[in-house]
Amino acid sequence: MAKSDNRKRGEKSEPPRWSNEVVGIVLICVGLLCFLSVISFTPKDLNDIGFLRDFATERAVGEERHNFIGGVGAVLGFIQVALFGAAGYIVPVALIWFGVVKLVFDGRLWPRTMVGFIILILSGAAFMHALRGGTGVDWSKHAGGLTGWLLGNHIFLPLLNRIGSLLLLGAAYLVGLILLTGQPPVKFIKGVHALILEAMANHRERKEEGRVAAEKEEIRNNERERERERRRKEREAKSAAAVPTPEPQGQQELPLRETPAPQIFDASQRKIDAPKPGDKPFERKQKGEGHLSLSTAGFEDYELPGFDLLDPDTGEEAPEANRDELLATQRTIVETLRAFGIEVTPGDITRGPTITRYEIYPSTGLRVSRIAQLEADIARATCAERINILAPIPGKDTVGIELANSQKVSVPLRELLQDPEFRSAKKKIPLALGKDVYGKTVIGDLAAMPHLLVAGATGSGKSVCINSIIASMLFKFGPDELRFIMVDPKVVEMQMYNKLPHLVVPVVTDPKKVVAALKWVVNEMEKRYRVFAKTGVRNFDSFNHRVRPEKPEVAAEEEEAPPPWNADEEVDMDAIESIAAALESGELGAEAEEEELPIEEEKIPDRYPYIVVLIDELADLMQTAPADVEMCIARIAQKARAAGIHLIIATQTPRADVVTGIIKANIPCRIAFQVSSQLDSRVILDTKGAEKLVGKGDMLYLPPGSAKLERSQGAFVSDEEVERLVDHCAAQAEPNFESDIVRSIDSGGEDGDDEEEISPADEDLIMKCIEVARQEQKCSTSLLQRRLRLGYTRAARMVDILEARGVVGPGDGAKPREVYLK
Ligand SMILES: Nc1ncnc2c1ncn2[C@@H]1O[C@H](COP(=O)(O)OP(=O)(O)OP(=O)(O)O)[C@@H](O)[C@H]1O
Repeated sequence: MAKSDNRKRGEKSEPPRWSNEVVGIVLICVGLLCFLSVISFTPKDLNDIGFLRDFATERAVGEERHNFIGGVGAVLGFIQVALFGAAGYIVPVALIWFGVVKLVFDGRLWPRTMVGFIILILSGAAFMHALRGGTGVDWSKHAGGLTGWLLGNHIFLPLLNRIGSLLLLGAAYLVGLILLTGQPPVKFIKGVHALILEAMANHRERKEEGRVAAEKEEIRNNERERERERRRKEREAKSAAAVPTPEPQGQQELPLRETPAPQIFDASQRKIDAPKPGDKPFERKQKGEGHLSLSTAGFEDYELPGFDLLDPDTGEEAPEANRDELLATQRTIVETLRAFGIEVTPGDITRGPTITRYEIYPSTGLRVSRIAQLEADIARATCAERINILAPIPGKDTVGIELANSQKVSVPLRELLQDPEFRSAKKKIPLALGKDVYGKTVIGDLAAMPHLLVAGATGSGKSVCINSIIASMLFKFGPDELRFIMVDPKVVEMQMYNKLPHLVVPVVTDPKKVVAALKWVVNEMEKRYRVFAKTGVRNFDSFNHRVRPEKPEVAAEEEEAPPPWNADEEVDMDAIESIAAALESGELGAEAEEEELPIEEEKIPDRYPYIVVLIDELADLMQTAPADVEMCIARIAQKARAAGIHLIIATQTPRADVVTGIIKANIPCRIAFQVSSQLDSRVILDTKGAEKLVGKGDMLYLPPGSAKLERSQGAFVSDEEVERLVDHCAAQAEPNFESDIVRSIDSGGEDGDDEEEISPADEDLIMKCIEVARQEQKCSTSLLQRRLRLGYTRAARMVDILEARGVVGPGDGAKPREVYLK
């Protein structure tokens, strides 16, 4: 019923799938029969077929029938050849193609295909006739058959002659081919060509893989053979040692050892004895010691702190390493790697305070990166909390697998301070940083660094590290030898240091005042350089150790001189006053270029103390005044080393907008504590690794002038120890804050007038000046006068503003100023 309804509406129902398949199979089968018939057709076979005997050619007596399909094949072949000649091959090929279309594709034979087939076969037959020539029907297999004769002889040749017919029929043949296959012949040929090439390439690749696998197998076999041989010789050597046998004559053959026998080191144990009561890491230089007497005069009785201020060793030894446990973990590592087809030989095991390093020797020809790729699998097999793979360990031929210890051992600051390296005179400002995995103390030298960046996530051990660094300095230097400027926008971290006599100004907590403090440091640096130039010395050390000219009258003055730091500052009072005034008016350092600085009038101090600027939490400052802070830090970092000024910057926000490229480029020495991502690690160290640290003092230290990261456990100093230390220092001297500097910094913090005074017209001019400075890469009042046709006063003011904004450097006599903007 439904069927008849459909027909009524003229809708064609889809042929069922099975009918397509049946038709497809039948067509392919008939096509194959026709194909075999035509390819094996010979007129000789027609001798057996009565009604076609006229077309037969002679056959030798007893000659077998040729056609693959027998008599029927002979008839089928004859029909195709007689009708279409050489184009008769097209019939079976087209039938097979139609069958495939029915069976595999959508099952419909498009009119286009049928038209293509007809054009193809007719043009093919006529073409062959035109090619062979002749006026009668040529029944041979290589001609055009009856169709070719009809079309060629009666239509094409009379109309177009031979060449015209061949051209037109050839074109028609190609068109028929396109319609039949739906593919342009060139594309079709290209596709077939590409397929053949791909098949050949695959074949070659398979052959190559087979060869490489065979080579690898051979290498593995050789290695196994060598390993067996080594073990056999070791066994022999052992049994020879156990049962004494007469020594053979001549030289004895030693067992071949490719890798040294593995050893276990326990570097977590403390080896240093408790100090004697009253012992100190450093003794104060004797008072009245030659030319240093002036600056030590006020602190003659200042005593450096002793070990007593630090917690005594509780006697609690770190638990001894469990050999069996370590060996079992090593076996697990080796077996896990072996399960993944990586052959390794076990090496040394070193147990450090926080981590244990298992070394392995990779077999010859093994890419070490393959071991690194199995990090997650080794972590799973060893049930490790965190794992780090050093492939290879820098400077060694082994790969290191570092696993966190279940029981961590802290490294007390006292232990590091007792180390001879800390007391060594080679380190000018020794910093007790920690202890590496081999138990070696890590002692830095701030004078060599000369600036340090400490970064890590919150709770990773940064503050403890900063405390140990400060403590290290307090143990060596009195307030006359080293001064601190502490910047603590978080307010809580550094409050305990407010009593320290070493402070130049109270701990700066207001981010707005930090820029003024940093500018003061820049000025102090510039002032020191001018004094060095005047005294003919090159740096801080040679200045403090220079041979003083004998000046009896000065010596007489010294008798009545106030305490040394004050004396120094009194000497600098003019400069400080100018800084204070400059800070108030927002023109810090502006006078330097235009006026020849009155160095003659500036009294040269006997010696300068080191200045260490500590910034705890750079991120807060970078939020307040990023350009100013960045520029000041860059200026200090670039030039301050020789002036005895050093920077230590800490941050818990290791982002690229906090630790900027400029800051990083100027602070090559870094300490990274645990961070949350590889990205953070790259910001601090320019490489990954810090994300694999285990926290609580586990750190990576990048020493100055080295690309080799040192993993170590940071020194631990408790808040109580720091408090005792600060109390000791504070009890001997009052903090002697320089009121002028404090005032100048305070005014710098509230200062914003300079910006208010600048009108929009001025702002345009400033932009032009910046452009000139950027193009010329130098800046001076006369240059701006010339290039922008300004009067002297206006040009000088512009230079001041550019300096205040950190675009150009301070003035240096008649020389043009340096341009920081590249
Ligand atoms: N070197 C160390 N040895 C042993 N334990 C440590 C060490 N450093 C830090 N710790 C432990 O980690 C805790 C956190 O350390 P710390 O306060 O220094 O972290 P932080 O990075 O400064 O964090 P925040 O930025 O929040 O102040 C400490 O209380 C201490 O218990």
